[in-house]
Amino acid sequence: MTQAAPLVALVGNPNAGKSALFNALTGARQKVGNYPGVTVERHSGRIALEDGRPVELVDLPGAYSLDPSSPDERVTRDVVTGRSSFERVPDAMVVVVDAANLDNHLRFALQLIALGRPVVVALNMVDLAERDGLVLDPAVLARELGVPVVPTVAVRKRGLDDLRHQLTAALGAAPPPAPVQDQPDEPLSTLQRRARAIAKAAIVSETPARRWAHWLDAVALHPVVGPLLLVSLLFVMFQAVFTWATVPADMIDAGFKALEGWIASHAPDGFLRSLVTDGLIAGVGAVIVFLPQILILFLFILVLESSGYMVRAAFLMDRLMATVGLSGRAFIPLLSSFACAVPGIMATRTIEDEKDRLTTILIAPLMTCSARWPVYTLIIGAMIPNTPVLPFVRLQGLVMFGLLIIGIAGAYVAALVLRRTVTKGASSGFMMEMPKYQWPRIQDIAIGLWSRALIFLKRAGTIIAATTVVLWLLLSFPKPPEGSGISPVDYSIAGRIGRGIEVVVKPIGFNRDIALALLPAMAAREVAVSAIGTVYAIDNTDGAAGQEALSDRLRGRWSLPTALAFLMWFVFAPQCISTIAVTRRETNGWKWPLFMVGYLFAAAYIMAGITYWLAVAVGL
Ligand SMILES: Nc1nc2c(ncn2[C@@H]2O[C@H](COP(=O)(O)OP(=O)(O)OP(=O)(O)O)[C@@H](O)[C@H]2O)c(=O)[nH]1
Ligand SMILES: [Mg+2]
Repeated sequence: MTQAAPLVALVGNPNAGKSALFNALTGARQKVGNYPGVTVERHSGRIALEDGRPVELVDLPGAYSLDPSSPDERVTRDVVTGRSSFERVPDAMVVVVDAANLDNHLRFALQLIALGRPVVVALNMVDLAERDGLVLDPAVLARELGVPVVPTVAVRKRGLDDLRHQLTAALGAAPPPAPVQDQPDEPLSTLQRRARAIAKAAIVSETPARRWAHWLDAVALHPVVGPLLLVSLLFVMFQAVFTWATVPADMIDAGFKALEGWIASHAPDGFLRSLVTDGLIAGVGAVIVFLPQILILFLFILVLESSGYMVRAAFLMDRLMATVGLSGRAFIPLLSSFACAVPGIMATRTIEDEKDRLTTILIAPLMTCSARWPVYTLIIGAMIPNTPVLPFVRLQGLVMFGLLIIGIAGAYVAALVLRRTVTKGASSGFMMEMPKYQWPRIQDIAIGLWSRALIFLKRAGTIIAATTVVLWLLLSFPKPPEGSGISPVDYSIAGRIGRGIEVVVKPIGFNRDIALALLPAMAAREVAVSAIGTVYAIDNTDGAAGQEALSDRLRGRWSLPTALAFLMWFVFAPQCISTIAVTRRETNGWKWPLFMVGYLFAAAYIMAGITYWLAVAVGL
């Protein structure tokens, strides 16, 4: 019987550098196959030990632990625990860890060492660790782990001879391969604690910057402090949006008023003047006033993103998302949906599991996108008094924050229900690598803000301007007969359509103005604001009120329960043609976009109704 060459497996977390090490060791002598039954590639190759003996090296898929959450991880688990019917039990393992990310990678390494097979640890990427200001002592690591540790730089082929030397020694002492016993499971938290302690003990020197990063992570990722910090950051963001934006917003508003006044005094009264002042300027102006607020919102998002905090926030949310059967991968698309659901839905392509992905797409419109801001701000600014509630906390900001939370809670409930019904399936876990903390670069932030401003202004200049003009036409014609005393809006085509819609939305407390605004708002949510602006500009029968701000007119006409119901409607209603279109494209058909529109409208109707009746009942 010919003795087969010993089998050595390269194991470790994803991105530890296993494949780089495999390539460095085997060169061109590799074979690529497939593990049977799964689409996981099997890379193997021959290498020679120090004494010339050949061994077969196999590059296993990266895994985070011995609890598999994907077919890749299952292959790795089965091979190293001797459960694979296809692969022999490895005679030895080279456990590859990333030196710059040691505490995370040691967790899996500890599990692998506990299996009791001969192990050599490749402390890889020491070049990157040193660049980051971290020097580790391999000897201390070896003592703590109880196995040889070899520093390597796979991409520069450094440490390979040493690795071969240790492997030869490990294989020489190897007992004959035996099926590996299942270990009593050590809880993840204990493993994590041990990994962290060992990683800490191995540090020779660390720059203050790295120590800072570690300290920051200890706070930002703390199970109690972390979520509190996240909520506080979001809260400050909302308060800032309200307080900082008032001055520039007032200036923009004054600019449009001046323009309107100038046209009114220079152009002859008539069709064209009304189109420009009541239609275009009233409508588009009502939306552009929100540019400062949207830019402040994006300023916060960009800073949090480029500082490296966002992925930490995603990590915190991961646990929460797992409770509704979503993977942590869903967090980034959902987070982008706070700016706009369209890029958010496109970003779901990184989610491999189809059911996970579909659920994420279906709940993405519930994240408070920037198009809702003008609507929220207008209604809140007009109807909610800005009384201080706590030091630094005012009622308006609090209500805004509440709406955002309701959207998230709605998405949470929706995901919970969807995952148990239409998108039923097993959920897959996910872990993320933390990027470095860094100071955001001013240029990057400036460019980011500039491009958002352009997108917003372009929307205002195209979709919003067009729907506003169409609405103006529908609102202006036909004209009521002279001296009939009928309001021109009621007499117009739009007024008649509005009455039809009003029948449907009256039970949830909506008035005629809202009914009129809902139809054009299907194109884009913020059109609701310009639509209301246009309605009031045309309906302005007593000329004296012409210069009155939109918010003052709202205060006169809307009851508080109606305003609250309207806000609630906007949390849920799927009023955005672009989102529906991108959902159709990403799900290859009309089934899911129609489902999404249906369930969101139903939710909007029910939630707005409940809000209205509750508000009336408590006497608001
Ligand atoms: N600077 C540096 N880069 C490295 C080193 N080792 C690997 N890399 C790089 O790190 C990245 C990930 O390496 P891979 O070899 O693909 O990692 P892997 O462990 O095979 O990852 P999975 O197959 O996803 O589990 C690649 O871009 C490598 O070029 C190293 O020692 N130093
Ligand atoms: Mg690889």
